[in-house]
Amino acid sequence: MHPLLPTQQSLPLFNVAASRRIEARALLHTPDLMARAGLAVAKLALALRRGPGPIWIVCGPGNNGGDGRVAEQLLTRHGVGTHIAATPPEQPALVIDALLGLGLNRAPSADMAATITAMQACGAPILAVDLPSGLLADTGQAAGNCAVRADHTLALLTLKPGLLTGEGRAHTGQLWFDDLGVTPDEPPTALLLGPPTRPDRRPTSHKGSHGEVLVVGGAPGMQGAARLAARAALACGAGRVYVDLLDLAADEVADPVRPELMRGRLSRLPQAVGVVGCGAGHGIAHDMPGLLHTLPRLVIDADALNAIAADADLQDAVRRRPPASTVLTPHPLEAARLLACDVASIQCDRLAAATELARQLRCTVVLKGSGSVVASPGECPALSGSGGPALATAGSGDVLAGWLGGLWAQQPDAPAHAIACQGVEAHGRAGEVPGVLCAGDLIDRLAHWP
Ligand SMILES: NC(=O)C1=CN([C@@H]2O[C@H](COP(=O)(O)OP(=O)(O)OC[C@H]3O[C@@H](n4cnc5c(N)ncnc54)[C@H](OP(=O)(O)O)[C@@H]3O)[C@@H](O)[C@H]2O)[C@@H](O)CC1
Ligand SMILES: Nc1ncnc2c1ncn2[C@@H]1O[C@H](COP(=O)(O)OP(=O)(O)O)[C@@H](O)[C@H]1O
Repeated sequence: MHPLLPTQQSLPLFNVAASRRIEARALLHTPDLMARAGLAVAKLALALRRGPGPIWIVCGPGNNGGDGRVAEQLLTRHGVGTHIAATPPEQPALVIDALLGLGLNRAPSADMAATITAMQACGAPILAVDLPSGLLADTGQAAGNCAVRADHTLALLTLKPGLLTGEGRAHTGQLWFDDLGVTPDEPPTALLLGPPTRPDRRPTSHKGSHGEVLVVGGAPGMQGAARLAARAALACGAGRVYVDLLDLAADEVADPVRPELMRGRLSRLPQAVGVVGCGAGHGIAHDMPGLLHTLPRLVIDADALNAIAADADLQDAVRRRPPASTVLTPHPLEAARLLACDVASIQCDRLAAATELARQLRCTVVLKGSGSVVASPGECPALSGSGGPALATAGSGDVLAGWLGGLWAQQPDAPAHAIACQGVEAHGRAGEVPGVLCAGDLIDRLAHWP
C-alpha cells in the first residue's frame, strides 16, 4: 500500500449512492469484504503506530465500526495492545477512527461529538477508516460542527469525492486507498486527475508552430495580473504572447521584465487564444462582446467573469459560442456571482456547483480552490487532488489562466475540457511546496515541471 497522492493515473471517484451499489453487487461474489477491509486497516495501523502504547480503536454502530472491530481482532492476534472504547487509554500509539463512514446522515450526536473531541485531544496520530468521522463523502463538508481531522485516511472499496474537495483535504491528512480487490462496474461520479502532460515540441518546430496568445486585462494599477498571465503563457511554450494592457499608451512596453512579450490588439490577432479579465477592472465589460464574438478559444477569468455575471447579454454570448471553445476559471465568489447565489451555496457542493454553471453557460468551468473541479457539458467532471495552501496568494489564479492559454495555443484542436484538466493539474502539482509560493516563482516551477 502507498499514499495515493500524487496519483500516477487518473482514478474513478464514486459518491455514496454509487459506492452503495458497487458494494451491494460486490458482496454477491465477495462476501468477505469486511474481513478484507479490517485486514487493510490493521496492516496500515501497524505501519503508522508511534510508540509502545495500545492502539485506541473507536467503533461506531455501523459497518464502519465493523471494519474497526475486525482490525482489532487481527491486531490482538498479532500481539498488539488494543483498546476499544469511547474514551482513550494511557498514551495511545495510534487512534483508529471507525466511528462513522459512508453511513453518516446527520450531524454527529452529542456523544459522538465528545468522542471526536477526545480523539483529537489524545495526542496520538489518527487513522480514519474510509472517511474521517463527520465528513460527508459526496461534498467534503462536515455534517455538523465537528468532524475528525485525521493524519491518515484509508479509503475502502471506492474513492469518494469528499475526500478531495471542499474541506476534505483539511480532514483526510495523508490519503491511502484499498479497493478490496473489487473493480467498480459502473461509470464514475467524477475522475481524479492523473499526471498532466505537456504539448510535444517537434525538433523542427518554430515559433509559428506553437500558436499565439492575447492577454487582455491589466487596468491601471493592476497590470501585474495581466503580466503574470502573459508570462505564464510564454513559459508554457506559446509561440508568441501579446498583451493588451487596458489604458496603457500603445508605445509602452508590454512588460519591462520580459521583453519577449509584445503589445497586441484584438483587431490584429483574431486567431489568438484569448486570456481575458486578469486585473481588468470594470473596463473589460466594454470589450467583452467583441472578444466573445471574435476569438476562437477563450479563457475567461476574474473581472471578465464579474462582467458576465452582471450582464444577461454577455451570458447569452457565452452560450452562443461554439462547443468546447470557452473556459471560465472562477474562484468560489466569482462562481457565486455567476450563479446568483452565495459562496456557502457553492462550497457546500462544489461538484454540483461547477456542473450547474457549465450547464447554464454551455462551457467548461474550472471551479478553483482546494480540490479544483473541471466541469463541461457532456463530460464526466474531473477533480484535482493537487495543490495546497502555498497557492493561496495573489496572482496564482492569473498564472493558471495564462498557463491554460499557453497550453491551448499549442494544441488548437484540443477541446476546452482537456486543456482545463491538463492545466489545473500541472498548476496544482507545481504549487505543492511548503510555505508560500509567490506567483512569479510558480511560473518558474511550472516552466521546469516535470
Ligand atoms: N459492508 C461491507 O462489507 C463493507 C463496509 N465498509 C465499511 O462500511 C462503512 C459503511 O457502513 P454503514 O453503511 O453501516 O455506515 P456507517 O458509516 O458505519 O454508519 C451507519 C450507522 O451510523 C449511524 N449514524 C449515521 N450518522 C450518525 C450521526 N451523525 N450520529 C450518530 N449516528 C449516526 C446510523 O444510524 P441510523 O441513521 O440508522 O440511526 C448507522 O447506525 C464504510 O464507510 C466502510 O467503512 C467497507 O469497508 C466496504 C465493505
Ligand atoms: N488551499 C489551496 N489548495 C489548493 N489550491 C489552492 C489553494 N488556495 C489557492 N489555490 C489555487 O490558487 C489559485 C488562486 O486563484 P485566485 O483565487 O483566482 O487568485 P488570484 O486572483 O489572486 O490570482 C487557484 O488555482 C486555486 O485553486
